[in-house]
Amino acid sequence: MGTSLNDSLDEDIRLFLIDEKQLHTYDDLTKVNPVTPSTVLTCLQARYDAKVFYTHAGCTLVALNPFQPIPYLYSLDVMKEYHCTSQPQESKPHIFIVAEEAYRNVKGQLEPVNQSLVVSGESGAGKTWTSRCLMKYYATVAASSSVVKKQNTVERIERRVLDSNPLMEAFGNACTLRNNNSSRFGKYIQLQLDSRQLLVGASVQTYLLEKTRVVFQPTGERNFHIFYQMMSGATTEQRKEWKMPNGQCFAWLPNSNTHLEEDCFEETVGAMGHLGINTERQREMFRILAGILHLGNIEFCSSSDDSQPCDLEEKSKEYLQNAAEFLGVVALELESCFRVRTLKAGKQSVLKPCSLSDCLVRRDCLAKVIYAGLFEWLVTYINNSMCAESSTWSNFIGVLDVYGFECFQLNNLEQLCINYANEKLQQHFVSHYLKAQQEEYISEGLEWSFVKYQDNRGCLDLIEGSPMSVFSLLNEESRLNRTSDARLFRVRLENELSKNRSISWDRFSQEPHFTVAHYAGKVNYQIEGMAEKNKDPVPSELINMLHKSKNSLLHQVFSEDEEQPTKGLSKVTVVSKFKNSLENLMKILHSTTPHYTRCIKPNQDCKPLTFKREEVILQLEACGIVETIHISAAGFPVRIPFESFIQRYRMIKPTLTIDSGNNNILDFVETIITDVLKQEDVLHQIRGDKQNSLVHCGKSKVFLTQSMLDLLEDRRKKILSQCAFTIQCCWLRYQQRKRIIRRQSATVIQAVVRSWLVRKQVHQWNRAAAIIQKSWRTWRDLLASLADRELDDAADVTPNELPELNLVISKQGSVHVSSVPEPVTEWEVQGGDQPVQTNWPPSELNQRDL
Ligand SMILES: Nc1ncnc2c1ncn2[C@@H]1O[C@H](COP(=O)(O)OP(=O)(O)OP(=O)(O)O)[C@@H](O)[C@H]1O
Repeated sequence: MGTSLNDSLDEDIRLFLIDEKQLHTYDDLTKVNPVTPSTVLTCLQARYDAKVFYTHAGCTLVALNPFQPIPYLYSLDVMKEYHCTSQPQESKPHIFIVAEEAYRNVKGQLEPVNQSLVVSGESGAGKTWTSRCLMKYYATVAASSSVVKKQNTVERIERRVLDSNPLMEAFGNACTLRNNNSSRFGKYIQLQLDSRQLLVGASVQTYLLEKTRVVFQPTGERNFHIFYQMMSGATTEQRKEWKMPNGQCFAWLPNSNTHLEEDCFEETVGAMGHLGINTERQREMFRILAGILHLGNIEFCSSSDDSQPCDLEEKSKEYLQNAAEFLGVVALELESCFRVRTLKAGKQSVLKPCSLSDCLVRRDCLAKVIYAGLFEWLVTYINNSMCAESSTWSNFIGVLDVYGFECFQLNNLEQLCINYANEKLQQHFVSHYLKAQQEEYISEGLEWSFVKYQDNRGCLDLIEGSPMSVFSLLNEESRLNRTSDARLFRVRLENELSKNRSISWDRFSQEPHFTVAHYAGKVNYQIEGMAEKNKDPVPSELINMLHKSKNSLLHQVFSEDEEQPTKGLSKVTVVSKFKNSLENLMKILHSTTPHYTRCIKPNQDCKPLTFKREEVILQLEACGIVETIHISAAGFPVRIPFESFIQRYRMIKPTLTIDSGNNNILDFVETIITDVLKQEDVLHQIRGDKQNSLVHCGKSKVFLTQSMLDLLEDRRKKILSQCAFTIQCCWLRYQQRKRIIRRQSATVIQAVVRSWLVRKQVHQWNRAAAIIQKSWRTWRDLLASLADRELDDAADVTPNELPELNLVISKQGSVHVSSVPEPVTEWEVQGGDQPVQTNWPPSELNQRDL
């Protein structure tokens, strides 16, 4: 996502720029700060979690699909509220704001008066839902002011406009893996308003019906709803008439046991009635559809002899009869159309048997051409029924519901056309968005232009440009009177288009293909079958047979075709036809005021209220929201209110004084910016006016480029780290001083304690010595007295009879002398210290000295 915006912003600056807790309150994605895919995504997620499904993105409305009914969001009262508010832009984002703004623009008659509401998004994102909401809004609002006299007409028209939806959905929608009610065509509906802005009519233009679905349904998907409606909703008589007994299997009706709410036959028949399709016409329509289903059950078996046509399988004969009956053609002719081809050689015709696969291709081709013809007839009918006379309406509001960007594993002509349409719309969108951005800058007094912004012109040149482009080469290839060779065509594409940087090839790939770098991502297109699809050939035998159909509707459908130059038509390729219709559409869009709504599918499983970031971001890219972010990034993506700017960056010039005057603030901002540029040594590179390319002071905000924000933040970080360094130094010094003082104090305390201990010790020793001396003297005196007594009494006393003295010195230094057997415990000293006990005289002393 090559963006210059810094997605990995520091936590700190992110917190400064965005208040994540308040993200769900941001009504406009362009107001998140800075505008990066990641912040935009976080904002959308926060809103979705808070059950807020609409958000502005500048001039675009982003609609998140809730995948569950939210009735209060679309009630009549809500419509009224948005219609009656004096400032719709100030109400909460809603699809009704878009509708109301467009309506007011028509009322205001400001050029361009006509409006286009472009609804886009991937399959299942909610485009059809949104288009229906818009139509309901106008059907209500445009009628609400209608005068009583006209009420009937207006009501009738509204009813028809609304009824056209279920009818077209029955024939043009199908259940796919991505959406149970997927539109298999694009449409542009014009709601016609008279001079009083009342809805007086409507017309619809359709694009690229996926007619292949009639004969081929991808695994797990279904055919168009109308077939299933017939199967499940028809009366017994109808089923009998269509030869559809209960339990009947049709090869082209897979998954017919799955019943959807879309299988509402009655509603479809009711809508036909309201639109004026009478019962006879309805009967013919259903017979044609039944005929198609019976065609699908026709099978052939290959012939052993190549010169002979393939045979019908036995069980298919009945289906062929039925199909012929319903389509109003002769069964034999139908069979021969499938099995034999007529080759024209000058005025002569040669019959050639078809191979088995050719028979099936012809069968499928007939079904497709009939269904496409019937759909086209239906659209024309609806138009005739709804369209007002050109003199009665003066303005219109168009609703465009187109396929979103597609990128599958295998992509072919259909995806190329769809993605080409999306490129065209993107180009239109970008030019419109740039204009809106430019206007916003101007309103803030910012003189800056997006001239340097690169749009998707290169990619469009590649696809549709002249003289050489994918389309022109494809048309050339399709017109050749031979089957296209995919490998040769790839070489031709490479030779002619390799200068364009939007195309590339994987030379190691087995399958011939080319890769286009679309604005929404790269897509690989397989070349095999592309030229054939572009030709879309219909064997002339089939058309001739249909011209003669007894089914008057089918006859009408193909005779209308006859009125056009059929020969020329067959030469008009799919891409040429599509390009033409798209160019017409673009002309209309360019002449109107566009309003964009981007529908987003928050998860692929259609689960209610589940937001998958990785899936949403891909869609934001595909629908151009990321592109708008890139455009913003090409301008001034960071917008900071003056007060916040001052608060955050004041430290760069702390000596500056600010008062509330605006000029003073501007001077302040300028001084800071110049200082930063000077300090960062970039001022010499950015002189004079160029400084304005980095920053601009609006009326209330400072507009910055990402690089200027980075410079400011770098400077701020440097200042902060300088401050941190100073603080660290002071702290270290303080710590060191404290340590020294502590050490000195400890030394003093230690000295005092030590001297006290020594003094205490000496004192104890002195006391002990005195006691010992005293005891010694007592003992000596005792001995002396004993000796005297011995001498006196001449008694026979042995030294062993001398009394034994017990000497105890406690750890505290107290000494006690006693004669044994006096108990020692008496001498234990308080505090629990064990007294040191010894006998006196010591044994050695006893032996040596006594
Ligand atoms: N605003 C909404 N509120 C409730 N449900 C919605 C809303 N928008 C869409 N849905 C649901 O999502 C489903 C798919 O929407 P929708 O058919 O409009 O998609 P889509 O974009 O038209 O798809 P596709 O391109 O396949 O036609 C709807 O059937 C509906 O159930």
